[in-house]
Amino acid sequence: MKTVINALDLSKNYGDVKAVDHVNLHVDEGALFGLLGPNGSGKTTMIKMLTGQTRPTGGSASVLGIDVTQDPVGVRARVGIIPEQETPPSFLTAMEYLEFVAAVRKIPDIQAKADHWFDFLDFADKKNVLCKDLSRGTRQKLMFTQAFIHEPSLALIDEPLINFDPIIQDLVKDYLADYVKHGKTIFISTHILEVAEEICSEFAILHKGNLLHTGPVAELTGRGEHLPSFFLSLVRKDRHV
Ligand SMILES: Nc1ncnc2c1ncn2[C@@H]1O[C@H](COP(=O)(O)OP(=O)(O)OP(=O)(O)O)[C@@H](O)[C@H]1O
Repeated sequence: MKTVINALDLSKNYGDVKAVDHVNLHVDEGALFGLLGPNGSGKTTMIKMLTGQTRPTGGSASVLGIDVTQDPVGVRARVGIIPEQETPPSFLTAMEYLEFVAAVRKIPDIQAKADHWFDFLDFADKKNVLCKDLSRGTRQKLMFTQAFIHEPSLALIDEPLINFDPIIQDLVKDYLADYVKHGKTIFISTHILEVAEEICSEFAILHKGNLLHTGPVAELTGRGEHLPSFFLSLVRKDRHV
């Protein structure tokens, strides 16, 4: 099995804060990998390092075989990314933003592809509306679209379901689960443990920048445990160490 993400002793310090502390993490092709952890545990920092948005202060990581420190632009060109709390540019319409992304990523047939996504996520009536006038959920639909419209072999998403209504959440969950069946890989961070248990094949738990656990979800559920209770007991125990 091909490794698509390989982090070795990966670390990021912000001054005295060890946001990510010597993390070793491997993600195989075809995984739907969930990174879980309490607030401030380092999930967003991990995603930022893996997508070349912030430089590690120690260790190394390769994504799709590309070193994230040596070629961050190359990594970003190859993957789909939805950063945490990111919104599209206020001064472009939804369609203009997708045209902009298509120009940067050299995506052909953008009109037809965009129309497919406008229909799929049910926001065709908003395609000519300025992004500043879109609701938060619709902006997230647009961010989701820009990450997947070129069908990247790897997508990294910070909180994929945030701001979506229950109907779109359901649609997106199914989409993600289906996406990895075709040999592609998804790396998500989430606080919604029930969803992680439902759709992820593998998961890791970060706490205070340290990796407390990594392994297949099926290993846990196979012995009758559930991810939410496993997460809570592990993190609570670690808080008292
Ligand atoms: N740019 C920054 N400058 C200084 N400290 C930062 C910066 N970004 C993150 N941190 C710190 O690094 C630690 C990890 O933050 P990070 O955002 O990665 O956590 P997280 O797990 O994504 O949290 P949440 O679940 O709350 O979004 C926190 O202590 C945070 O305050």
